[in-house]
Amino acid sequence: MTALSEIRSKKAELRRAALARRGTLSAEERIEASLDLAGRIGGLDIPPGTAVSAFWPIRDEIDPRPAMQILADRGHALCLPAIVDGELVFRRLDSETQLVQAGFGTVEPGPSAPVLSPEVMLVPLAAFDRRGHRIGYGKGYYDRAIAKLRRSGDPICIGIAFSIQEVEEVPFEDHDEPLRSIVTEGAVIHCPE
Ligand SMILES: Nc1nc2c(c(=O)[nH]1)N(C=O)[C@@H](CNc1ccc(C(=O)N[C@@H](CCC(=O)O)C(=O)O)cc1)CN2
Ligand SMILES: Nc1ncnc2c1ncn2[C@@H]1O[C@H](COP(=O)(O)OP(=O)(O)OP(=O)(O)O)[C@@H](O)[C@H]1O
Repeated sequence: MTALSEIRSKKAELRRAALARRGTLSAEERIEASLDLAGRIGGLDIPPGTAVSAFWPIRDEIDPRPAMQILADRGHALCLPAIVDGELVFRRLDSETQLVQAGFGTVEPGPSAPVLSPEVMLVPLAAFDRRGHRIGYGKGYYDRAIAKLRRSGDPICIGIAFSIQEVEEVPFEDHDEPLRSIVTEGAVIHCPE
């Protein structure tokens, strides 16, 4: 096996195992955790007035919506990812936004929603480690979107997940975009720069 294919298969195995652990949580545990997560996100020092990207949960992901409500109540503009020509763009989410079905069971704001550049990103993930390295669903959408936003700014990337998704070490590749912090139902983890 080459070094690269070894990293790939290690990531695939960590992804599979973390998603399987996530799948053992009951609906009640997921709701409780999502409310605790919201409390922790509400306690972060998010710069006032910044646009924040979040995500609309699929499968058994942690539900960021209680946290999103807190941020919206504080005046943050919210946006959600939409896939356009194989890339993520972030479209505004407010009470008027029409959500449309997208691939992979996701929904996204339709094309009439304005595009925003998030300054703070709540990033979904399958597995994470304490250094801020993450594994997503393996398509590289977030890594590419974060890399693009970094060319014109310095987005604050906050991974959000259940604590059960933590692993000892995520193998790191050059294209992986590290997180500044990770928030779970149980902790705020500050990652080394
Ligand atoms: N809630 C949520 N929304 C999100 C993400 C996420 O992780 N969570 N994304 C994070 O990136 C983006 C969507 N990511 C995707 C990741 C993989 C595939 C994918 O594997 N598609 C397969 C079909 C798989 C299936 O339907 O089971 C394919 O294209 O062949 C599609 C979208 C944007 N929205
Ligand atoms: N900045 C980038 N430019 C070009 N290709 C990239 C970039 N980032 C990731 N990729 C490609 O995306 C693919 C998936 O990468 P990886 O396995 O790290 O995804 P992931 O972290 O699970 O996904 P995501 O970032 O969507 O959550 C890889 O083949 C990688 O080469």
